[in-house]
Amino acid sequence: MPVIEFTGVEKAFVDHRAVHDLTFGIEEGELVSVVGVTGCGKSTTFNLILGLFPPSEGTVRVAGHDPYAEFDWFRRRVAVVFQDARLLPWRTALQNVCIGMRFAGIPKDQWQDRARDWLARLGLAGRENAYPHQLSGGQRQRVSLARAFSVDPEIILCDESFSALDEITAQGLRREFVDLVREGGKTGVVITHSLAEALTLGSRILVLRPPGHLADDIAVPSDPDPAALEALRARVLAGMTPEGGAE
Ligand SMILES: Nc1ncnc2c1ncn2[C@@H]1O[C@H](COP(=O)(O)OP(=O)(O)OP(=O)(O)O)[C@@H](O)[C@H]1O
Repeated sequence: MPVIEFTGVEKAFVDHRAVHDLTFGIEEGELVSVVGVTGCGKSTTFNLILGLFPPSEGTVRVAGHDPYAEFDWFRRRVAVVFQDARLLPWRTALQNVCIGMRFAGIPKDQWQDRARDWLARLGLAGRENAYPHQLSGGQRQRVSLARAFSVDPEIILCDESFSALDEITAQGLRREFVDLVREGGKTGVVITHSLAEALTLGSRILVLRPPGHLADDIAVPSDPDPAALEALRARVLAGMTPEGGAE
């Protein structure tokens, strides 16, 4: 059974349809990119996975549960990393990581050790007591990743998490993220505007087309040669544009 499953999902806001007849499944342990033009419904899809609101029609299931109706059940199971690190400026790196565990309901006596461990794994040993303004953008995003991984979620959602960083920093962090997801046996779903990121990050690309409809579902081979990569790129772009795609 897929760990994330959308069946005939519709989501309307007042008179605006953000997601339309969206059906897909993501298996446990998959690392999937979600691409599509701005406003095509990517964040709405994420918010449905997070249970922030219910679908207007259809069903959303995460690990067999309804994320909206059983919101509390999900607190520890799904973590999100956003484009900006969203750290509390008056808290240290260590405290910011601990806050995630507090909201996830992890026993307090575990916070410090787990936070130190994850900060170290993300290359921030020795910077535990730094405040966000004392860290670079890349380091702040590392804290944000440590906060997400420290609750040991089953699913990690990334919403443009690497796009505010320079390409070199983003590449390094992306690689580390992929390793951590795979080592931990987690399921990862990553919204990205970068085709290069989508083509190198995971094993599958979901292409959304407005209004929130699945235009294509593309398997990415592990080590595509340049010609295959170019063909994949063209296919993703075709899926994103209204007149093209493999629907
Ligand atoms: N709470 C809301 N109320 C009304 N309309 C909304 C709401 N949230 C999203 N929308 C609309 O739904 C559509 C899809 O928005 P969404 O944020 O999911 O797109 P997106 O693909 O994530 O866009 P971007 O790539 O620019 O972040 C847009 O037209 C947006 O204006």
